[in-house]
Amino acid sequence: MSPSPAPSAPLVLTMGDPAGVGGETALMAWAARTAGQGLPPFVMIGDVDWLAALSRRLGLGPVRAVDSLEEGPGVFDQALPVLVEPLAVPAQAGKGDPANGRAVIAAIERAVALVAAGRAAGVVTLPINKHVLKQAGFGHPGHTEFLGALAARHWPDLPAHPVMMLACPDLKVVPVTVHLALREAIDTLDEATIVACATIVAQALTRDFAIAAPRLALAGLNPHAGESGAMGREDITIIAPAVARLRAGGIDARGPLPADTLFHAEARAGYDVALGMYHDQVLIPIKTLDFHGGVNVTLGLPFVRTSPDHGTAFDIAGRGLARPDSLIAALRLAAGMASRRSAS
Ligand SMILES: NC(=O)C1=CN([C@@H]2O[C@H](COP(=O)(O)OP(=O)(O)OC[C@H]3O[C@@H](n4cnc5c(N)ncnc54)[C@H](O)[C@@H]3O)[C@@H](O)[C@H]2O)C=CC1
Ligand SMILES: NCC(=O)COP(=O)(O)O
Repeated sequence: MSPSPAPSAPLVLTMGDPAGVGGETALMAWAARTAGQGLPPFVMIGDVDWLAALSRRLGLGPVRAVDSLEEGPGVFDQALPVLVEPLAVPAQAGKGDPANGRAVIAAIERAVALVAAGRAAGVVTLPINKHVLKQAGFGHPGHTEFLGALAARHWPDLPAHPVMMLACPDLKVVPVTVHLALREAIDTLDEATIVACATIVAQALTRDFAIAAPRLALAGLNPHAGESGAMGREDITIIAPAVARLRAGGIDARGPLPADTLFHAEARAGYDVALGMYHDQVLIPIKTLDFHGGVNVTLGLPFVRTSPDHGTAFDIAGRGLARPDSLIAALRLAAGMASRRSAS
């Protein structure tokens, strides 16, 4: 096990794709730290020259290089503290460059090493561009899977089963399969995968969200949850047995429920989290309901990780148009989860 972070340990924020909106949202979030946002101190890992130039151009606040994470909280009042991870080539807003992939990945690796050493309270990641990183040779489809691999590296004795959850004040959702082509997601789906995912979700809602007996709603895979087998049999052969196993294990799970009627207000009142069988089944409802308030949280890791729910937004990057709300919510949630864990 790694040491518990000191109560004063800052959050560490990874740079994400420097061609995306991550940098400007970080600067805006830092600027909002005194505006009643109750933001915890955070230290960014990134290229200080890139951030300083971006900040000057958009009229945002100062940035300052720090030599260690521990210097960060002392600097945070005056400037955005930055642990330097140099870019290979200058970042061009809106134009991702695989040449910077190594630095983007290194920032994530360093953040996890800091949290594993007990020096950071949690990891908050800015968006990466999956296509650009794939071109750079990155072997993982997204953070979620990469963080699972890094957890296994730093905590070899602990099981790491990363589970993606997106949360906003009115809804929490989990895709059982994550970054897979739809055809592959359906082929991959089985009872054991659903049970393992839902068990982690139930434990995490109790540990991190103070929900003593979480109510899980599991969406069916097919239209109308298969309409008793008339529109596909996976709901009968895979999802219903998984729900039965979860219930036998003491988890308050229901389903398979038709996905099309799972997200209106009255339906949402009946559960604490909705599990969908594939990415878009549950990410579309939450991003439609609250794009700017949504936070991506990875459950099932031995450390806290959150992220804004949005991506690199190359179409608006570098113009000061991006809203920092989701990042601010991610920073707040990470700090809350970290202090709850250190108190328990
Ligand atoms: N955690 C992560 O690293 C994530 C990375 N991505 C990646 O980002 C890339 C682009 O993904 P897209 O599907 O285009 O989604 P996106 O979230 O980047 O953009 C979708 C739309 O929302 C707008 N938008 C996004 N963030 C905004 C903000 N903070 N304020 C105002 N408007 C905002 C964009 O301008 C665009 O019109 C992809 O490579 C994707 O894989 C997507 C989601 C999360
Ligand atoms: N659509 C959410 C998303 O792609 C985020 O993925 P990750 O990089 O946090 O694994």
